[in-house]
Amino acid sequence: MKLKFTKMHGAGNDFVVIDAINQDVRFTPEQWKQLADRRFGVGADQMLVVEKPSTDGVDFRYRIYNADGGEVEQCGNGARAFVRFVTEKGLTGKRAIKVETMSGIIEPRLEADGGITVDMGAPILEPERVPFDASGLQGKAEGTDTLWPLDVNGQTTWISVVSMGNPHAVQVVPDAQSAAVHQDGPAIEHHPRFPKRVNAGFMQVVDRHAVRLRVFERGAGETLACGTGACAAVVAGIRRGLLDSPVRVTTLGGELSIAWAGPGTSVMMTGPAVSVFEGEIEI
Ligand SMILES: N[C@H](CCC[C@H](N)C(=O)O)C(=O)O
Repeated sequence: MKLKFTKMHGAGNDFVVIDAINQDVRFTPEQWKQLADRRFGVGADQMLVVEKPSTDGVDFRYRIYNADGGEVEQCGNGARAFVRFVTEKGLTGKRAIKVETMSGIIEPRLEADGGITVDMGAPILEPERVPFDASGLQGKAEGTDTLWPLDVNGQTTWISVVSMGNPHAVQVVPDAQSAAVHQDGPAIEHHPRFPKRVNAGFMQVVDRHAVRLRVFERGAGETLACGTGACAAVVAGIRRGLLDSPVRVTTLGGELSIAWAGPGTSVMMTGPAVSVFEGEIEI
């Protein structure tokens, strides 16, 4: 089929965005992987697929596929690109949009100044729901968080575990730029204590309201930014007593602003979303 798409990014985390309301989109994991391929396809970290909702009172459903072809629960930068897409395409006249994802309903909002804020819902903090297998491990309390000792390439790495609908393992590093993202990221992503694999965050605390963050993403490798990763890192930093809301998150691809008022409340994320080009591809 000839597939129409829009290439977009949120702070450098790049996407192929597809209107599946006006196109019949049913691809295999291999086809999603081909679309994401930066040589044989369009190239992207994730594919975002906009559909009619299956729930009353919701405006859209949107599905997320990683570059490895697997469908996943949530994408923070993708939620902002989704809002930019549906408003630019005239698929809605609303500025506050309720969208259904595999992990629940989120509420992105197009601000008057063109920025986009997303209510990402409340973080999931129980290890078994991340999911993370903590059996046999002796965690250590820091603030209201529990750090877990993970054996990563023969070294013990102390991590926080948080779910934003998708799983995150966050560690604090002295310097994000020199962090062992490419050596340790894959070992953490595929660690057996994460039955659904995991996104691995490397956070440098700059001050109580600013961090630098790199993320080795599940199913995509290191991306220039990870929205849910920024949310998870800020939640972990606040719980560890290292950060105060709001927090400016500087990523390789741009800045995100994350606010969180504590357990049971939503994480609010604000950041950019840019359309780069329109295209068609035979797939
Ligand atoms: N790699 C993630 C999905 C994309 C998340 C990221 N691009 C974001 O902006 O949140 C996962 O497998 O859970």
